[in-house]
Amino acid sequence: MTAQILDGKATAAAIKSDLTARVAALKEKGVTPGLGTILVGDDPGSQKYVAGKHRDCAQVGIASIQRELPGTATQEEIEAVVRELNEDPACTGYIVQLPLPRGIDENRVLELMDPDKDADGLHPMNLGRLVLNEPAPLPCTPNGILTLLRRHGVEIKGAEVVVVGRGVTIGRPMPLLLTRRSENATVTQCHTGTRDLAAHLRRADIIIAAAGSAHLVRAEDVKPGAAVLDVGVSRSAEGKIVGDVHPDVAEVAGWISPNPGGVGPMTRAQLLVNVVEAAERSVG
Ligand SMILES: Nc1nc2c(c(=O)[nH]1)N[C@@H](CN(C=O)c1ccc(C(=O)N[C@@H](CCC(=O)O)C(=O)O)cc1)CN2
Repeated sequence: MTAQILDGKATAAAIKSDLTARVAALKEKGVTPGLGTILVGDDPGSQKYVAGKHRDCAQVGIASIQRELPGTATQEEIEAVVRELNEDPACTGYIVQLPLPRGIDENRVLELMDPDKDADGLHPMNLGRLVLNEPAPLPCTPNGILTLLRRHGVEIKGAEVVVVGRGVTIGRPMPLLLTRRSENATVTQCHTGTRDLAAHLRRADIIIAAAGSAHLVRAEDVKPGAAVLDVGVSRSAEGKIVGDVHPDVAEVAGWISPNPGGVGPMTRAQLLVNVVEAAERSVG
């Protein structure tokens, strides 16, 4: 069997096309959504992701506000920029690009953000709202994954889903989204402490691999017909992306997300959705 492609690039393009019209409607009402980004340090991956976010903004008509600090920036210097964007009326939503350099207290920075301007859904208040099933901006990668599955007609309701990884941007929030009544999936979360990962993977209808461990998911551990989402990013010696999913999995799976071209573009599209939805809420 050759798996069907969960095409993140095309799906993100369709979402952006819809957002372009919504941004134009907002501008007619006198509201210009503005996305701010705070990038600290010179990690080439983070620089690329942030540049992509601003390219997307330009495509749909969202204004861009970019703040960059050197890798030597102190906690206080980063927090000063957070306070500045909290106060800036042109910035209707913003993100702090993660990870922050070693030695910076990431949680303290996130907590300082105005939760109403949190475009990533990673402020503790918004994660709490998600736990309590209250309206909140949803974390971009998990929500992007759900949108990708839905738009390709993959059944989520009742599915056995295995999430591999427990990081703050994907692994932690992903089960919260999947177990809402609207999704009704059954979730197993695996991590470095999981004793027999293969045994869990073999039972899964949907695998979400977000461990950052190259080729962790192998063809022999995937149930025929399963949907497999590759979120992991490791780099080869030549700097090319190597995902968490071995290429042979495409021979067994029913659906597979390419990497690049799968979940990454959906993360960026979902960020724009959060910015536009917040601006729409502000005009009622
Ligand atoms: N504040 C946040 N930080 C981070 C998040 C996040 O959601 N919020 N997620 C990741 C990185 N990320 C978003 O910031 C991200 C990752 C990947 C892509 C993307 O478009 N990838 C392309 C490939 C790009 C390449 O060639 O390197 C793809 O998959 O096709 C966008 C955003 C960690 N930090």
